[in-house]
Amino acid sequence: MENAEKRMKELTELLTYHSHKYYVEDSPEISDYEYDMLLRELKDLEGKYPHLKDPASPTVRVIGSVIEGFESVTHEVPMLSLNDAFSKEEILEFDKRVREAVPGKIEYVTEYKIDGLSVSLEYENGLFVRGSTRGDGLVGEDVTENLKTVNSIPLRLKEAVPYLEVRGEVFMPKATFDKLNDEKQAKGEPLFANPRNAAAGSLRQLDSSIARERGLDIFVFNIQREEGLNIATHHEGLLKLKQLGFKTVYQNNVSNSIEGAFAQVEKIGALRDDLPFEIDGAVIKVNDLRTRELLGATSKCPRWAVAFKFPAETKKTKLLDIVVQVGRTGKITPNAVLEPVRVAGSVVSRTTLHNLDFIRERDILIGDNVYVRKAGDIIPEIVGVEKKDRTGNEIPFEMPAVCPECGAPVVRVEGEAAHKCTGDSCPAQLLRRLMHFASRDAMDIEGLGPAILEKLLDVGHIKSAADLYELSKEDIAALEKMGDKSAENLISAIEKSKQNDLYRLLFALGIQLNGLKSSKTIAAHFRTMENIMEASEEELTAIPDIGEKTAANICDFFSRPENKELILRLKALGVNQTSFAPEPKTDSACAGKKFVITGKFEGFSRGDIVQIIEDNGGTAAGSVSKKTDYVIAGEDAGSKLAKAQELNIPVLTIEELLSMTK
Ligand SMILES: NC(=O)c1ccc[n+]([C@@H]2O[C@H](COP(=O)([O-])OP(=O)(O)OC[C@H]3O[C@@H](n4cnc5c(N)ncnc54)[C@H](O)[C@@H]3O)[C@@H](O)[C@H]2O)c1
Ligand SMILES: [Zn+2]
Repeated sequence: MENAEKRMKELTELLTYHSHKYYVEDSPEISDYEYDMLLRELKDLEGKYPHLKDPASPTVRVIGSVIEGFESVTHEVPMLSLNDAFSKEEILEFDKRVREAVPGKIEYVTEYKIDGLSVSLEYENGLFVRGSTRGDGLVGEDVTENLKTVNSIPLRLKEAVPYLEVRGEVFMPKATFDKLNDEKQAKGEPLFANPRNAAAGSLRQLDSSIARERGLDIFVFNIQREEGLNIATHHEGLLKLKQLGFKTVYQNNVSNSIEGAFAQVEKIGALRDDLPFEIDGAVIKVNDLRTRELLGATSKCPRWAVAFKFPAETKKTKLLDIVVQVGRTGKITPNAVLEPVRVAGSVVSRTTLHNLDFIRERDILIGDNVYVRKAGDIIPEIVGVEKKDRTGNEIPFEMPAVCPECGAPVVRVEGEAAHKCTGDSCPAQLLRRLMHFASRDAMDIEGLGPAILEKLLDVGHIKSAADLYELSKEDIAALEKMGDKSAENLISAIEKSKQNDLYRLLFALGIQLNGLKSSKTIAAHFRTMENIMEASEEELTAIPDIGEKTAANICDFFSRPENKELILRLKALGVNQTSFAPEPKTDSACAGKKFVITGKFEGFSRGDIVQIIEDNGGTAAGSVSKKTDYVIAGEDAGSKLAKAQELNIPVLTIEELLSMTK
């Protein structure tokens, strides 16, 4: 039970985190299926331990949010979510619940469950007056202006109905989505995970001209409130909406039994791939509106509808070829060229195969039929081979003996799975090195994406990172598709990067194993590039968290004349080579000492104490060893304290630590 409580807390936290990613940032990290399974687990636990249920649990509340910048709209009729089902049994249970509550004849309507985002549209005397997002179901965002850019939303109805509020799903058609992501890719911008996120991201733009460009569409699926229509069934309502000028989710089916409704669900499932828009399931709804009223709703979902959700997709396709790509550090990565196939929202035609071992272990041959899935709905991967389909014409992949880009020999790095190009001036390596150099965590040169770098390399303007700082506005403006304004912006972004902290430059050099974190630590410690270049392996490994391999790579990098020259040129061109991090104090009694923290401290978090130690030139480690100089012990100190006593290491209180810093 203690475990159940812990797991419930954990699930609530996880669900809250992923909801934020999904609804607020429009960039999910896990698949919807995975999300639904977590929610399901929480629901089950709440069923078993009702007294542990949080009144604001994600299972009872429609989750969503309102972002700043839009007016909020209170929904007179709450915009609820739907109960979901993942099997036929669950659909039958839904039917049983309905029949128990309302005896007599029940009719069902089955519809596509459009994978977009829910909006409400309000009309007064036939005129579109307001449109809003669902938000948390009770309060949403006023996105009227953006909705006006959706061509299939009528601004004036065919009849001047006194009052009408309808609900629909705004979505981005598959083809529009593919085009948008292609454009984003060409510009080197991050891609949308799927059409739903693209639609949500587009509709929630404060600048409605962006929404206009995005080619959004809508299916209307419900009448929320009306005056003057006099409608008895859902089916009738959809027909009326169609007459009034709406694009509806109407599929012209009414079933007398749940079996009939489920047959429609299966029909929709079979159509799924061929539809020009994404659906994530099918919705079964009670047709009669009076019956709906009798059934009512929970705080989260109506009792008169259920959504059958389709499982995460795995698709079979043909592996046409395996081609290799040369990375920034010369690493040669085999990539699968696939017969294009649509998986979980986007067309996949390439996936990485990582290295030769990966291919051999899975026994993947060129010409095989393979199964493709998207990890977390985002990154495509090959999950298996259909060996039954083999014809005998499949061929094994071999690593090329020489680099396809520069012709230098390819070698397998000892002790690693990777193959590498040995050519120092390999153009493929150069492009990727420069992409890394300009990237956000490195020199952060906005606008210097792969497309422009490639052009600059093509015309021979740049051969190294230093050349970037000698480009003129004219050089850039002369490139194909570059205007004066963008050239100017790029030049000022390059200029701005000269003022970066030293750690960015160190990271931008792309020394293997030297990540962002170690770059920060090394830069803060050595203060100038000159010092780093002169540092020995011993001096580098003496810094906490810098491993031997990283240190060796750094020394090796700076021992090469071409790299020394690059640094000197960058310096001459005005690129900053000093650290802006606060200087560690060396006159404090903490300087150079190793500390271990254990227990709880009133008024100080662990992070606070680490900061105090580091600001005073000491370091904090996780476990007690002979090398530890002091252990700082608070309340409830455990095994670390015992270990310190065993090793005769001085134990300090927080007050004693503070007095050492004076
Ligand atoms: N991947 C993640 O990290 C993550 C995080 C949070 C939520 N999610 C996903 O979001 C969804 C939960 O959101 P939800 O509460 O909106 O539930 P839902 O998407 O499962 O179902 C309700 C929605 O379906 C829509 N819908 C589409 N066609 C419809 C039709 N014909 N009739 C009625 N409604 C129709 C409505 O807009 C309604 O809001 C789940 O699919 C979940 O997996 C994913
Ligand atoms: Zn090469």
